[in-house]
Amino acid sequence: MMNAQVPKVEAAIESRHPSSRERVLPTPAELRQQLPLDAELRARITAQRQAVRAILDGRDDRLLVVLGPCSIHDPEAALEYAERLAGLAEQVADRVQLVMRVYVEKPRTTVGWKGLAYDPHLDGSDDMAHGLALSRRLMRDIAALGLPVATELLQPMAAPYFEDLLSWAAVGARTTESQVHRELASGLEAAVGFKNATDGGVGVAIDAMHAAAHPQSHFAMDAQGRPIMRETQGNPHTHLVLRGGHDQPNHDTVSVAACRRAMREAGLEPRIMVDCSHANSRKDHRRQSEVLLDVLAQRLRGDTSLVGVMLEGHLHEGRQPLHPGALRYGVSITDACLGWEATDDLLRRAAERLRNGSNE
Ligand SMILES: O=C[C@H](O)[C@H](O)COP(=O)(O)O
Ligand SMILES: C=C(OP(=O)(O)O)C(=O)O
Repeated sequence: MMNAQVPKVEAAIESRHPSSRERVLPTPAELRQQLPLDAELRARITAQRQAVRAILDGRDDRLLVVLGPCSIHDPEAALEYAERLAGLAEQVADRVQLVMRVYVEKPRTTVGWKGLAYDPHLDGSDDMAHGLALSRRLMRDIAALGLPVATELLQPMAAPYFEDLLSWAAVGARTTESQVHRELASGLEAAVGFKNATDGGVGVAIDAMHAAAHPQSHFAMDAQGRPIMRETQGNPHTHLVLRGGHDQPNHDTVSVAACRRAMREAGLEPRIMVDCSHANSRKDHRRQSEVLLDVLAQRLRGDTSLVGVMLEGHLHEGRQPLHPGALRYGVSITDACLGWEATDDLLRRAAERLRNGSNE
C-alpha cells in the first residue's frame, strides 16, 4: 500500500459516550484542499460525465460498461488495473464507453470488511481519515488517466469527500429503498444506477428513479462539515440496474421485457443496465461472460433499452479470504472477479460484435 504518499490528517480522539469511541475526521473541504483538482482535470471529469449522460439520453449508441474490482483494497493494484483499462478503453472506444468501478465502501449482508474508506489497513483499525484520503487520491489518479470513475454511494456523509470525481454512482440493492440515498442521488452531477432489490424486485428501483428525478430538500453536510439543508434540482440521469435476486438471474429477455414494461407504465424512459455479476452470475465470476454476451445478443436484436452492463474484474481471477500479510496481489477480497485476460478478451469480442452488428 502507498500510505507514505498520502497527506496525513490529524485525527483527535474524543470519547463522549461510554459505549462508543469517536475520532474527528477531516472535513470534505480539508481533504479537497489537500488533494485538489486542477482546471484541466475538472474539465476532463465534465467531459467524462457528458459521455456517460449522452449514452443514457440515447444521443450516443455505444455500450456503457462499468467494470473493475468488486472492492478496492490495494490502491497500487487498482491503479495497475486502471492503467490497463485505460489502454483497452482507447481501443474499444468506437463502440464501448468504459467506466471504472472504484468501490471504496461495501455494503455487507451482516458484518465484514466495509471497504478502503473504512479500514484501509485491513486490520480492523478503521483508520477512516486515511481511508478517505487514499480513496480520493486513487479516484483522482484514475480520472486523470482518462477513465470515468464509478462508485457505490453507501454512507451519504462520505459522498462530499469524492463526489466531484464521480461520473457514475450506484445505489446498491440493499439501499435502493432508502429515502436518504434517493435524496443524495437527486443532487448529484454523476449519473446514478439504482439496483433492483436483493429479492429481485424492480419496483423499489423504479420508485427510486422517480424520487431521485424530483427536487428534494434534505439534511446534509456541507464541505466544512456543518449540517445544512440542501435543496436539489433532481437528477435526470438515472437508470435501473438488473442484478438478479436470491440467486435468480434477471437478464433474460422475459425479465428485461417485464422491467421495460414496468418502467414505461411508471412513466419512465426504459434505461437498463445489466450487472453481469451478483445473482445474475449466481456468484460464479466465470458466468459473467455468458451474461454479457446474452445482453449483447438482445441489444443486437434491437433492444435499445439495454444501455449498459456491469462486470466485476480484477488483475487476477477469483477471490481470497482477508488474511492480512498473506494476500495475493491483484485478487479480490470480496466477491470473486474475472481476471484481466478474460476481461480484455470479452470486451474486445463485445466491441467487435457491436461493430459488425452481429452475434458472431
Ligand atoms: O458486492 C459485494 C457483495 O455482494 C456485497 O457487498 C454483500 O456482501 P456480503 O454478502 O459478503 O456481506
Ligand atoms: C454490492 C454490490 O452490488 P449489489 O448492491 O447488487 O449487491 C456491488 O456491485 O458491489
